Amino acid sequence: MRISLIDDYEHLDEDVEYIIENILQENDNSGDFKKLEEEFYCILANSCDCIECKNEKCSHGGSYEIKNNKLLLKEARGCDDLIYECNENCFCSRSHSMCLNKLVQFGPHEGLEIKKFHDKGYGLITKEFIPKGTFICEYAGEVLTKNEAFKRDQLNQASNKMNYIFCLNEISMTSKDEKIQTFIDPSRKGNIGRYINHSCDANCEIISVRVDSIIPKISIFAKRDICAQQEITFSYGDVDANNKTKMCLCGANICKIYLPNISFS
Ligand SMILES: C[S@@+](CC[C@H](N)C(=O)[O-])C[C@H]1O[C@@H](n2cnc3c(N)ncnc32)[C@H](O)[C@@H]1O
Repeated sequence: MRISLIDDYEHLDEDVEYIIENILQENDNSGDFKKLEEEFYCILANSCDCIECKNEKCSHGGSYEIKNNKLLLKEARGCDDLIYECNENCFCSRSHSMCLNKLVQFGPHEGLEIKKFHDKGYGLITKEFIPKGTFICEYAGEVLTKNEAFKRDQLNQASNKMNYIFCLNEISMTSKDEKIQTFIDPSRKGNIGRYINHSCDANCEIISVRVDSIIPKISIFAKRDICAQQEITFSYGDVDANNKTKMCLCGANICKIYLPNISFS
C-alpha cells in the first residue's frame, strides 16, 4: 500500500469492507488463480529517469495537464493512449522532483457523498463543482479470475441481486486479436467507486491507469463539468440484445431503457 494514498471514505453498510486499493480474490487453488496471482504481484519495471516529469518527454508523460492549479486529464490526449503513472521506482520519486504523472495513485477526489435514491439504491454525488478531466476515484475491489467472476455473476442473477462486477476489456499491445480482461468485484470489499450508478448519458468515463502493477486501475474521470449535488455516473457498457433483464432508471433523454449487463465474451 502506498503511504501517499489518502482515502477517508467509509461504507454505510457494515457488511461491506472498505478497501482503498484492489485486493486479490481468495485462492481457489485453480490454475487461473495462480496466473492472476503472478500478475497481481508483478511489479512494472518501466521507471523513468527524469529530473522533472513535466510533459511528454517523460516516458510516462503526456496524459495529465495543470489547469487552474488542478492536475486534470489532458483534453487533447489520444483515446488509445495507455496511462502509466510514475511509480516509486522512478527517479522523480527518489529525488522528490516535480512530477505531473501521478494522480490516480493519490486516491479519490474530496467532497463525494453516498446518497440513497428511491429507485436504484445508493448512488454517489458531489458536494462541490467538479471540472472536466478531474479524477473522481478508482473502482476498486476484489480482482477476480474470469471463472470466479462468472460464478458470482450467475449467483447474483439467480438471486436478483445488484451487480457490482466490472469487466474491463483492453486490446493487447502485442497481439491485436488478444483481449486483456480485468474483473473487479467491490460487492464485499470495495471503495467509494462501488456506489456509482450507470447512466446512458454519463458525466464520467472509465480510463485504465497502471502505476506499478500490470493489473490496471479502473479509473473514473469527469468527462464534462459536474455541478454540486449532481450524481456521478459512468456507462456500464452496451446493452446486450439477448440479455435485457433490468430496466435502466437513469432518466436521460437518450436512455436505452435497459441496464447493460456484464459481458464475458
Ligand atoms: C455498482 S452498483 C451501483 C450502486 C448501487 N446502486 C448500490 O445501491 O450500491 C450497480 C447496481 O446499481 C443499480 N443501478 C445502477 N445504475 C442503475 C440505473 N441506471 N438504473 C437502475 N438501476 C441501476 C443496479 O441494481 C446495478 O446492478
